[in-house]
Amino acid sequence: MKLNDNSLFRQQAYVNGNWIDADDGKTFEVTNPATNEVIGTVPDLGAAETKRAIEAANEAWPAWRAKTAAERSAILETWFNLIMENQADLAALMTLEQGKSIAESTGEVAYGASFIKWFAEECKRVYGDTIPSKNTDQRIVVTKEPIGVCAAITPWNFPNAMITRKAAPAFGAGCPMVVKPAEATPFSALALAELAERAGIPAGIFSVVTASQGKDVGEEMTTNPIVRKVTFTGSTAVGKILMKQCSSTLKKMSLELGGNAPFIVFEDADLDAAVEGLMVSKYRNSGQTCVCTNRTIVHESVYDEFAAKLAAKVGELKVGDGFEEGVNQGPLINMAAVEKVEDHISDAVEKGAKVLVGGKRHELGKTFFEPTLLANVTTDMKVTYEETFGPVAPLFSFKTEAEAIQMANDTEFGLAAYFFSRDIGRSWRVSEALEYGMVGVNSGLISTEVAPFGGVKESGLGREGSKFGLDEYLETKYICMAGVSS
Ligand SMILES: NC(=O)C1=CN([C@@H]2O[C@H](COP(=O)(O)OP(=O)(O)OC[C@H]3O[C@@H](n4cnc5c(N)ncnc54)[C@H](O)[C@@H]3O)[C@@H](O)[C@H]2O)C=CC1
Ligand SMILES: O=C(O)[C@H](O)CS(=O)(=O)O
Repeated sequence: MKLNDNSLFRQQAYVNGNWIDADDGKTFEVTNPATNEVIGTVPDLGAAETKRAIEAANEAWPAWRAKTAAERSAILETWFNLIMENQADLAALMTLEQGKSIAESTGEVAYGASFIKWFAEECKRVYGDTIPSKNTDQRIVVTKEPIGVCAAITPWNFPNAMITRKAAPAFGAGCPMVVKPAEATPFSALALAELAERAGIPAGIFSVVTASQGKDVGEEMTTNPIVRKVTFTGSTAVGKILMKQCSSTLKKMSLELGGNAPFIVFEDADLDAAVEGLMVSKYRNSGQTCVCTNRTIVHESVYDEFAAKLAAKVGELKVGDGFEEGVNQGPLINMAAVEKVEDHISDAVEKGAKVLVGGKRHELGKTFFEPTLLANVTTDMKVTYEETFGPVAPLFSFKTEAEAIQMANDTEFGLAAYFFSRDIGRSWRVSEALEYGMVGVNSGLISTEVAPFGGVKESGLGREGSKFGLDEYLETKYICMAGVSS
């Protein structure tokens, strides 16, 4: 491992301001998905260590919430500056452990930092209300207060931004947070902790508990009565487990879960723009994002032209080690991901789909996979209703606007949706008809810290980023002040 600052490569967990090993000394290996080489090891913590981290957070909370918003904001600004000063090292760690191209890793570090910058500003604008009382003897005031000790469980696909998107509003609101990163990508989280400590985030306010599986740590986080809020980004299946576990102490939750994004190309679309939009929406992070297009639905009159244009662009994608110049398609995170992609492709082909580009494991071996484009896809195929989470673009066709909307909404998910049209009336009609938390019109890349990110139906609860993201870490208090009359 060669970084500009090697102290950012941490192989211990970070609990209550201390770098620690597991109580039983156990560790687990973290490998580079591009080479299968072991990058390093981290401690395999369990419920006992997690309990201590939660208790330390509770001890540290009063002093942190007593700081003014301006004081917390200044510390977040320092954390932001340190992250950007160390962007190259943080990106290198991410490409090593997650596999995405160094360009995408560098972009994610900046994206993750943008949440810290955003909430450093937003946290100074936590306003309340005064409400005219019906009683002259009373005054009514509404205040917003930090919810308390928070716990976060995050995924491997955005190992930096999915932490800062939670920690920044929590810290800004005056809350501590204990984070369990994905077992595949702990080093990005530990580097964030190192820089948080340097920025002045006090011991106990930010802890990172590493574990080879989420169950034990998750059970402690979701059942410990000290924890007031659990925020999770990951699969819908795990989100449901956590929600059940949180019910015993009725914790507030944010859930950013799975998706099944439709991408509709209407007959009046700018086809070149639609191809560009699909390339970024589908193949970003080798198709491993929750907002990746999962189903491309093209009007029959432009289907062949769109498919030909898209096939040409998909064929230009370069697969390889994320550190290699020009590579924009890294490896998938593990063999299970490869097997799911293969299952979706074989199921579609068996049922009549045609492979226009790719379709099989890449000649580089390991978890590298050919960017794939499928035509003649029909709704009886798995790719219709399961999230592929890989570099496969299935093309469906439709005849009418109503049919396209029906196809797009025919899923239990509701995270992101996209469509391309140059008709203003259609743009409003379709935007309003789509049952999704986020809609991209003539754009395939809509994620930003300034807008509310989140889904409806089984894609989750709550919103992250934007002014709405702070509310997830605040409670509303109504104060009735009586005895005012002399
Ligand atoms: N809505 C969103 O913003 C995002 C959603 N996702 C979704 O996540 C999935 C892929 O990411 P994965 O990491 O494979 O998801 P995953 O749900 O398997 O794992 C996510 C995290 O949950 C932990 N975990 C797993 N089982 C657990 C349990 N029983 N108790 C506590 N923690 C547990 C894992 O260790 C990891 O840290 C896809 O479905 C994708 O759509 C991923 C990123 C963003
Ligand atoms: O993990 C994800 O899929 C991210 O939420 C997607 S994004 O915010 O980078 O678009």
